[in-house]
Amino acid sequence: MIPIAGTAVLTAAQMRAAEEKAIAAGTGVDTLMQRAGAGVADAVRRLAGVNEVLVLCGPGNNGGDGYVAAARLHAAGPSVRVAASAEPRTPAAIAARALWTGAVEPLATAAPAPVVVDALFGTGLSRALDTDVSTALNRFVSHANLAIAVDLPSGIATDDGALLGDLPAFHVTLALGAAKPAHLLQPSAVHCGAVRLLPIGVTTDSDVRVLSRPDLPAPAIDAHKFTRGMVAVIRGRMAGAAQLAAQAAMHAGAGYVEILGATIPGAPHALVRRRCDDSALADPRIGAVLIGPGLGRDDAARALLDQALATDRPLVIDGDALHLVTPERLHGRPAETILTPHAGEFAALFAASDTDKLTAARAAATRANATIVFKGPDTVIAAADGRAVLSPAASSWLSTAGSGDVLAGAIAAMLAGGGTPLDAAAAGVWLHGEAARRLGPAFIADDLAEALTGARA
Ligand SMILES: NC(=O)C1=CN([C@@H]2O[C@H](COP(=O)(O)OP(=O)(O)OC[C@H]3O[C@@H](n4cnc5c(N)ncnc54)[C@H](OP(=O)(O)O)[C@@H]3O)[C@@H](O)[C@H]2O)[C@@H](O)CC1
Ligand SMILES: [K+]
Repeated sequence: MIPIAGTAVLTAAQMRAAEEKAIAAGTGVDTLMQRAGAGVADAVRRLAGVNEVLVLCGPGNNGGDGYVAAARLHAAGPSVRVAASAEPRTPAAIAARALWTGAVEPLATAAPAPVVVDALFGTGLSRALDTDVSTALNRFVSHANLAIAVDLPSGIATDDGALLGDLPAFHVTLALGAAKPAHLLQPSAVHCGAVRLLPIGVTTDSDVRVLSRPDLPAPAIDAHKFTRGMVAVIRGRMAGAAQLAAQAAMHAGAGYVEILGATIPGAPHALVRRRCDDSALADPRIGAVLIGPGLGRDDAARALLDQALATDRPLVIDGDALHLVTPERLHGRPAETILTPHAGEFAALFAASDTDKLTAARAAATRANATIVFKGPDTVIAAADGRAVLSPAASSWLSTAGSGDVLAGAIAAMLAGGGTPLDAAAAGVWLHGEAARRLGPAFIADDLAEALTGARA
């Protein structure tokens, strides 16, 4: 049972392909199911202690995992009961069912237990849950002190995170072999609770991974302020937003941060002020230009955006600027571009899409030839080459004014510090979430910017 941070994220089809590769290489599906069931039993035993466990088994291989786990739990000591929604249908699940020598109770009438293990449906869910199944599932979970889902909570669509039924929320989800998009995307992620990975010896390759703590070493012994990263923040109509982003860049570790345009009283002495003109933007020492926080959407804002797009420096585009730019204008840029839209800005920039957030972000990144940070409770970071990083939900207290400005500043600092735009964006998202976690409830964006220093520690 290991954390999912940094691990590969596989769709249902990719997981099946990985399983088939393992089978072709000589590891049978029964062996994989034994590994999965043993891992589940071990995790449940550790989490459940001496409490009675009720294992719910479905007709497919997810149910097969449940029977294996129940048999192993029984052998290890805890009191275990099994309830099933249907007879097992796959050969592996039928073989696993034979391992369980106790009674199999009907789902509708089984009594609840303090610990419930949901092995009804996993990656093979193909349609909405029947009402009697979802009613029973809700009844068991509401009576349990601990609800554990095997692979996925039953009723969740593996690839897009949609809810195919009225689902309860689980405390723990044990992802088998690899994390799936539904463990990270909303609305499903919130139903998974804490997600832990149970490796089952299947090789899992993917262009998509889970966000993890970035490697952010202290500056080299011979570092100076410009080698640590220089960030230029373009000030627009609302100076406070640009200043907040600039302060975030400083606290995230940039060595030199300048604001292009006037500062406002109270700006840190370390924040350098410069006129915003072409020569300032052509400074070869600049590692990242940031435009958007508090920019406005008037003609003056458009003129500033034109200047920013013309620079050959790496560029972060946030906030108002996302309403003024088009994906096509970014294509010919001579340097990297990172866009940081929330859902509204994403829709304005790329038009509404009915695909899931991961697919939409990847398509947008390719279309704009840029790295996209599609923000929200399930932030998706996508690069133009198809790679993507999924962020587990960060603090909901990040829903505060200026939070996005701080994130943009943190990402600009990471971009200026070197590394690929995907890694820089991921590092910024991680720092932002970690700063929020450290602050606890009801912080303001100014606190968040300062807390980036501690988050780096
Ligand atoms: N990948 C790996 O490496 C390994 C995977 N393993 C495990 O296998 C799981 C995937 O197994 P799986 O493919 O058998 O699918 P699963 O989720 O058990 O359900 C399919 C069954 O449910 C049925 N059904 C579907 N929706 C329904 C609904 N709404 N209401 C009612 N019925 C519904 C569906 O019927 P059908 O759609 O065919 O009519 C079919 O009979 C995976 O999550 C993991 O736990 C490990 O054992 C080993 C290694
Ligand atoms: K399940």
